[in-house]
Amino acid sequence: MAEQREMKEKNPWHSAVVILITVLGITAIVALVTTAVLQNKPLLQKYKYGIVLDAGSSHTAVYIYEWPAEKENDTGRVHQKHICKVLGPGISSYSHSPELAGESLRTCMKQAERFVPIRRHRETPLYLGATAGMRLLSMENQNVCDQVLGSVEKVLRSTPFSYQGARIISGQEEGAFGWITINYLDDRLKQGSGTTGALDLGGASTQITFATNQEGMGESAENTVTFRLYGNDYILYTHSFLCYGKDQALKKTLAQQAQVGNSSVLDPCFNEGYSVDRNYSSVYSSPCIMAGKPLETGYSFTHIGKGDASQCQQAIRRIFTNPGCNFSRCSFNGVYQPPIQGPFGAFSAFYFVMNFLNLTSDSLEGTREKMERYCSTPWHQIKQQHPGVKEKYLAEYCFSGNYILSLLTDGYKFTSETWSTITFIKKISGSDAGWTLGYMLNLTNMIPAEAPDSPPLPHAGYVTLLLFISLVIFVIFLFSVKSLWPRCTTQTQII
Ligand SMILES: Nc1nc2c(ncn2[C@@H]2O[C@H](COP(=O)(O)OP(=O)(O)O)[C@@H](O)[C@H]2O)c(=O)[nH]1
Repeated sequence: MAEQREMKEKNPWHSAVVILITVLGITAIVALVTTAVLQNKPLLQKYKYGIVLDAGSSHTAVYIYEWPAEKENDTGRVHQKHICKVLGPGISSYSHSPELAGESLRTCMKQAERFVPIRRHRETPLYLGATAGMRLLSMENQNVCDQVLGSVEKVLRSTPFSYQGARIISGQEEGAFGWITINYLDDRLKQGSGTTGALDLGGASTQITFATNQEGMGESAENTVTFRLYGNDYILYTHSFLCYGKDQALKKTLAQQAQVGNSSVLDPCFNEGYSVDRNYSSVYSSPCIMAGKPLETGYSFTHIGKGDASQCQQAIRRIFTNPGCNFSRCSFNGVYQPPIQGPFGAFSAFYFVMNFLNLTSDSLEGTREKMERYCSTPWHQIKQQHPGVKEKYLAEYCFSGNYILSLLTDGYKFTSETWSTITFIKKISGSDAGWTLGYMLNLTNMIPAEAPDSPPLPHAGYVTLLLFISLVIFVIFLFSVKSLWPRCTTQTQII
């Protein structure tokens, strides 16, 4: 103790300076690291919004999307904030009173005004895309189709949002944007990893889309779509089968079993005990059913269920025509299709039906067995087992399940082996699978062709490196001022 006191007395400034420098050094390092950590803390997040109306054949849905204002180019950043299902049928059903098509949208658009903050209303893009129901209406009566679009346009223009147009999208767009949606939500585009094919079943059309190798795609330009996304090139095969959505396929199957004039139709695709009176005109009232359309359809018939899955599939197979294939390979109706490349995500009615029938994780054989069992269950039992389910959907599940089986195997050529590559999905990370998100991402240029620059190090790596270098500098500093360190010696010094 006496020696230490003696030492301080000998060199009083050395130790004070070293302590001061050490404290300052430590404070500087702590400040630097704290700043680096806090710098990355999100500030109060600001969001942007986009609205897309999916005007389908059976109903219209309003999707509201939200994304962080600063980072719209980041993969997977856009998500679905809200969906509003418009009450009533799809807009194509308003051909007798087109002005009501627009009116039907008002309630959901009012809801959208509440979900998007007021200060964002004017800059929020608003799109409407109509699908197969309107494609059919435009084939039937272009004038009425224009009136329906005019009516929805009038209502959408009156909203506070930035209206960008209402149009009928092509089957090719519907397929390709569905593919973009599921791969964007799965975060596969930015990674440039393998992608997932898209299978979409609507009421009036069905789409198949998947990425394929370049070879063979020259065969059919109308089935080819190319994209460059985040620096990766994609060649997609896509086809939309108009009239092969599940509602139109049901009409086709029924029409081909019905003989006008007969007072009843015994239908294997409906459960035994099911019996409903229908008018022939309800079956033939579609441009999808041209062949065999009688001049006089004013008769009614009793639609009686027979409940036989195998016979139902035979009936369904007859709606796929085989006019010959002019390509190296075809799916059905003479349409080119390269070998399927999975995995696949099957959504929309593919999901509704397979989920209801509890068939989302069965093998192909298991699916066939369950369908046999479901279809042979009497109708009164089916109704007892599912009291809360809408009767129209319930009655059609035997047909719909068999149609999906037939479409995927006889149509798209899935086999027992490739069946397991199909996942039946409704949502991915909280957003619905469907064409709308891909459509908005494309129109707002939110997926860049080239990969955006990313920082060379992730933030955690940067902070660690900073801490490490600071410590190294500090230790070097301590050694460099070694000569100033207080020296304690056991020898008594003579001054
Ligand atoms: N079972 C069932 N079917 C549904 C449900 N919602 C819609 N659908 C059916 O799914 C199909 C999808 O229709 P939609 O998207 O309007 O048709 P698109 O215009 O051809 O794309 C139609 O056959 C609808 O009747 C549901 O909740 N359950």
